Amino acid sequence: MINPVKIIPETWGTLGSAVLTFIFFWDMFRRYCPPELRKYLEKWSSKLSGFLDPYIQITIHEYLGSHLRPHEAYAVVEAYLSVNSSDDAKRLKAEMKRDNENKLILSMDEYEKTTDEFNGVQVLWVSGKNSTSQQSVSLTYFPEPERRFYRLKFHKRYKKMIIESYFEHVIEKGREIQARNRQRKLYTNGHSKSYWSHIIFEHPATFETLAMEEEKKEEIIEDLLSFTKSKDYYARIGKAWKRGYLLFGPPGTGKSTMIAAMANLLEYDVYDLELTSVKDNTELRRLLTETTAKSIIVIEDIDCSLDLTGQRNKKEKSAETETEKGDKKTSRKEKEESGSKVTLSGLLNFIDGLWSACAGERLIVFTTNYVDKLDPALTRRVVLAKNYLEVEGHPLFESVEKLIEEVDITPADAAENLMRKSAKESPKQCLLNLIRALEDVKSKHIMKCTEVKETNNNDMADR
Ligand SMILES: Nc1ncnc2c1ncn2[C@@H]1O[C@H](COP(=O)(O)OP(=O)(O)OP(=O)(O)O)[C@@H](O)[C@H]1O
Ligand SMILES: [Mg+2]
Repeated sequence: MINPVKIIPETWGTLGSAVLTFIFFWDMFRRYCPPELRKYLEKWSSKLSGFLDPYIQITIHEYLGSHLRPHEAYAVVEAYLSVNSSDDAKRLKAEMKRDNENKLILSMDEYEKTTDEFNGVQVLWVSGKNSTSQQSVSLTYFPEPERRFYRLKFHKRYKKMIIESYFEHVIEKGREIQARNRQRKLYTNGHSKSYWSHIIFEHPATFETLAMEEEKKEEIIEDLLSFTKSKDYYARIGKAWKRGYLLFGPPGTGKSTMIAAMANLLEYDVYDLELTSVKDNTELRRLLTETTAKSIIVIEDIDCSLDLTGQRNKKEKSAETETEKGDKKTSRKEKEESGSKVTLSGLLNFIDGLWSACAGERLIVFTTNYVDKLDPALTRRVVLAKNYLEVEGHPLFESVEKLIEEVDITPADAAENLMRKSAKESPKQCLLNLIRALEDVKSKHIMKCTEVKETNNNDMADR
């Protein structure tokens, strides 16, 4: 049996002086040894400490670099831990976020720690702050803010999993929590403004309070929810993550109320795009690119805002001829953009092209009182093909028209299938996509009819 070593007072003294001597010589060595040797030794000492301490630490700072640029990752982690740490950590702090003045958000206080579990692996989160250096001489009277940080500690065995999967999970959940905590906004470009201004969006409408056919309501809710969950699906098929709706009906039938209910259901911001305030195509492009992800872009009364009859092109053409006569130097681009308003095909092309470049999900909702007025542009699907694909006549139009007679497909769904996934995709390919979608709807409809028939037959037989 090994006898435990007794540390008697004399041993303490010897040990103490040995440690001091070691520190002294180590310090001397660090100061005066050649840099190459020092680098070499430091490399080995860090390898040794890595061997002795199998834990990895990753720090997420509140600010990036020496600039006081807030680090987005810090805010995301803070949001994630505000939900995932509250049961564990004892000291929490409550803050009122600027974009949500009605709610206190809880997060871990400084120097608090909490554990989290992911795929059966435990990790430790620690919060801390770097106090500002006392010695630093400031030429201004503005004290440097304290730099807070979160530090994640985990066993090196899980490094790959943590970096590849856990961070993704933290960011996704953190963003969801941020979205829930933030107050939603209603943006508008009305009153001839060339920029978005916003107010807090607080509309009481929900799908529960909306009076409409229960079945239709369920269908819309399901469609919206499945849209929000289909990020991977849209990425896989190479389409921008977006969805279009056309709401039509007489005044006061709840179109605007439904948009509010949609925004409340999905917790999205709303951009009320007033097309009559948009000066030209360039401004439209800018306004659309400024919209954020998780938003609904609303274009109300589309029949009043746009010339949907196709006359616009003719008008533009004659204007162009006039201009050409007057001033041959005017470039084509200038002429194109000199149009004071936008055409439907221009708008749809913008949306298609721009959204492919904009990350995140967006819904676009058009409303109108007179669906008949939209006939040439939105409800006759082949015209949609003209708008989207810039083709006038195509051998496939006949098949499309025949299928459309047989099945019930919304213009928005037709448009969705007609949109080019990339500039390389040919009109033929897009039309084939639409035909495939129509055939899908048709076979589903046939299956449903057969099921109903069978149920009826069974009922009859029972009787
Ligand atoms: N289906 C509905 N369910 C619940 N409330 C409704 C419905 N339709 C209308 N309302 C109520 O009627 C009012 C007007 O509705 P809303 O503004 O949504 O109509 P709208 O279709 O957008 O009309 P407009 O074409 O004039 O813009 C709202 O206050 C709303 O609460
Ligand atoms: Mg309305």
